[in-house]
Amino acid sequence: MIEVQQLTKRYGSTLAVDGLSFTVEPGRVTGFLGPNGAGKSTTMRAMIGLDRPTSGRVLIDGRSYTDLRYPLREVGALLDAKALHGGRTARAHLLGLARSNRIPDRRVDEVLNTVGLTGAADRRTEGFSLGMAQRLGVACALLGDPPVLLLDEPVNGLDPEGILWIRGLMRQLAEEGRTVFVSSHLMSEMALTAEHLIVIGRGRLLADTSVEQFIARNSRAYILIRTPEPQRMRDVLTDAGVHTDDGPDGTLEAVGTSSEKVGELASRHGVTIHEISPRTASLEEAFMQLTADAADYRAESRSADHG
Ligand SMILES: Nc1ncnc2c1ncn2[C@@H]1O[C@H](COP(=O)(O)OP(=O)(O)OP(=O)(O)O)[C@@H](O)[C@H]1O
Repeated sequence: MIEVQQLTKRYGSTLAVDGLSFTVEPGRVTGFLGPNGAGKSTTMRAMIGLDRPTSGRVLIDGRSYTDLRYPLREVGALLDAKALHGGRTARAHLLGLARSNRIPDRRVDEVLNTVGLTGAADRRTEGFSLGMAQRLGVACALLGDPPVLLLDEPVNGLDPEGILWIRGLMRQLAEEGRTVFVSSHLMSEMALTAEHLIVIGRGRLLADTSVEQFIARNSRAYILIRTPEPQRMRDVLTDAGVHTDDGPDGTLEAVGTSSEKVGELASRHGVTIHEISPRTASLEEAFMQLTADAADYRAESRSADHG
């Protein structure tokens, strides 16, 4: 379990994280979402002692990271995949980490196999693609067989097969009872992987909810109607007890009905129709809506800083 308690981090005049509190439970994948600059990386760095909080704290299974004797055996983290020593081979890199954390050497081959890098184990990491570096980063995180995993944008740089692989791996790690905390700035990606969501904006908590609840609350289904007679169509629908909203470009959006019913009503009343199609507002749109204020504020304050 990870407990973030009133975490605040200030860099000079920038308040990167602002009194953030939430808990990440074991046994499920928790997605950590927020627009660029929301404070996700800062929060994750604070979790593993790379950033000292200005105030507040983070506990990993009840203890502060700096109190952990063999940290890699407690928390595995993939934060910046490109932060590798280029001169070393993948195997040497993992062996160094294993030995300093009293992890048996045989784990190195196990994790190389898990991430699909056995064939590249003796190559120097400076020649690694971003996708390979990402896989090596995951191998480092898994090395100590830790109960808690932190992954910052793990999908970055992976090809479609790699993306499917990492989604499956995260789910498997959660099923094994581990705490899996993964950041992304894409809601659509998290909807496919995570069970629970923590959403932040401007360093503050915006939502702490199950993915299911987020979808139920935010996915709006409606029938899009394009007609040269919108007012007549609206009256026909209203008389039939169907609620309509105005859509973009003079379209109508009928809620709580079906394409068939809209089509039949239009036909019965002789309304000309150019299009009737069922639509669902995307989760990405819902996420943008939720974080819009935070994103706007950043854009404004940045341009203000620059004069
Ligand atoms: N080392 C640093 N020094 C100064 N400011 C920093 C530093 N690290 C982060 N910041 C600032 O803190 C804020 C939060 O950044 P952070 O990288 O945590 O956000 P993020 O949600 O991870 O964003 P992204 O999705 O772009 O990675 C930003 O305004 C950023 O410019």
